[in-house]
Amino acid sequence: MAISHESELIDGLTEALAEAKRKQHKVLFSEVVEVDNINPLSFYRAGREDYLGERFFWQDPAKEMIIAGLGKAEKVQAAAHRLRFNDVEHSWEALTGSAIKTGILQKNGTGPLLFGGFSFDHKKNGSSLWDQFGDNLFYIPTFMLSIVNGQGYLTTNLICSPEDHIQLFMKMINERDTLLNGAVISEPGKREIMEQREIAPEHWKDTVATAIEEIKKTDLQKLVLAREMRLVFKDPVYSEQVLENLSREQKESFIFSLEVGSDCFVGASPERLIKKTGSEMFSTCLAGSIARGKDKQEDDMLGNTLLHDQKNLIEHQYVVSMIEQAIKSVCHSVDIPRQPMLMKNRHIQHLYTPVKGKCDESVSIFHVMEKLHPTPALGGLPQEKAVRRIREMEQLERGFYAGPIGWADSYGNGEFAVAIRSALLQGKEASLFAGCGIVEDSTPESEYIETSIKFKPMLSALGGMLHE
Ligand SMILES: C=C(O[C@@H]1C=C(C(=O)O)C=C[C@H]1O)C(=O)O
Ligand SMILES: [Mg+2]
Repeated sequence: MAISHESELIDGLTEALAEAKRKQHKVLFSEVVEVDNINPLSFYRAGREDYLGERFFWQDPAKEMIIAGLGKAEKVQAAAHRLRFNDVEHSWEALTGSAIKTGILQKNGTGPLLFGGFSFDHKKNGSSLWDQFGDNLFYIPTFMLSIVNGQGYLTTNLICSPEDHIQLFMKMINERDTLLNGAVISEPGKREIMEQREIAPEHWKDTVATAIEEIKKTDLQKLVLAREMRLVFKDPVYSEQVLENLSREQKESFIFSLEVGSDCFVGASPERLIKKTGSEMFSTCLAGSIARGKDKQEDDMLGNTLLHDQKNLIEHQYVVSMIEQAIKSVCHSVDIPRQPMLMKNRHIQHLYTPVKGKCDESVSIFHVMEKLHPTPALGGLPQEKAVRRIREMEQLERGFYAGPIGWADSYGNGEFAVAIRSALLQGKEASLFAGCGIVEDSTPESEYIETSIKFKPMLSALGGMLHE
């Protein structure tokens, strides 16, 4: 299946090459065509042989946007400092400002697109677990399949340098056709777990007790503390298999993966940080948790308990106040319900307040992210103090866990989730992360149980043991 309109493609590429030569600078070329009947996970899987270590996947809960990216036309990475959101945005603007685009234009989530994430804390250093990721990392994929409200689009992105020649790119276009014609990829065998281990649970409970004392005695109001679980498998884990399981089991969540070399960060987060479509903006306040019931009656009872539980309502309200303030500072109108509702996921239920706003189209999603991250759902309150105390007290290396992960297109649209319910896959090993909001009325034991529930989505997708 040769899908490209050859002449349009060649014209566009020729223009991009000429522009690169004229400017003596690289120029991004991007072509978008409509495609039908390509399953995004099959596309992702088909890229295993040739693009392993440079793939990503994204799916929102409503499946309005599913994106699978293969290969790396370009990488964007900012230095680890306070201005990292701004720096990524500027690199992105420099690339898209001079980009040459052909085919279908102006379609949300197609054409030049940046996918990646930011670590939780740019000041935390010395992380060996996450060294392949750095502080932040974004790809502009070479080949990308976007399913936008059910319609498929294939984007091809290429960076043209002044010294490049058109032949170089025609070879890649042939590779794309091979990929679309269905590279045959072997199915991985059944996963066997050799070891499942919680990291220092007793020490973590002691840290929670210390945090509770500090909250009682100082101006610290909320602190989110996370812990880690490690799995060891008989054979290396394939991210496509994990994505398939997550996609089947966590229908209410954002499913994502980001491969970097031999590592892959993967997860199913129920929490949107920010979505921007034109002048519409959306965010989510999610904090306060309880288990699902065995049957409808118990489930309703637990949900009702959560809706009226003072400890959880306070934990939630901190998040609402902060997000409301941040969104109001960039929007001219904001809509936030006064009472939280329930969000029910397969293994857990949460207090949930959706946030909607209207903003100028020109508002940058990176700017809003900088205002929001980290919300008190993942950091605490007051924000700066909480992040510092997490840096000092937590044993694990959060890396990209609890940071923003998602995409931004060249038209100013994008969506980022908070990368929770996630795991870092490293060959035959996986590190899982789960945290919870500590407030004055927390107890170490109940927070321990809450984090145990939060491991379940990833444990289930990885074939681990779900302790009841
Ligand atoms: C920190 C996590 O989840 C966050 C903490 C919650 C809580 O403490 O109630 C609920 C949702 C998330 O905002 C996690 O899943 O790791
Ligand atoms: Mg909680």
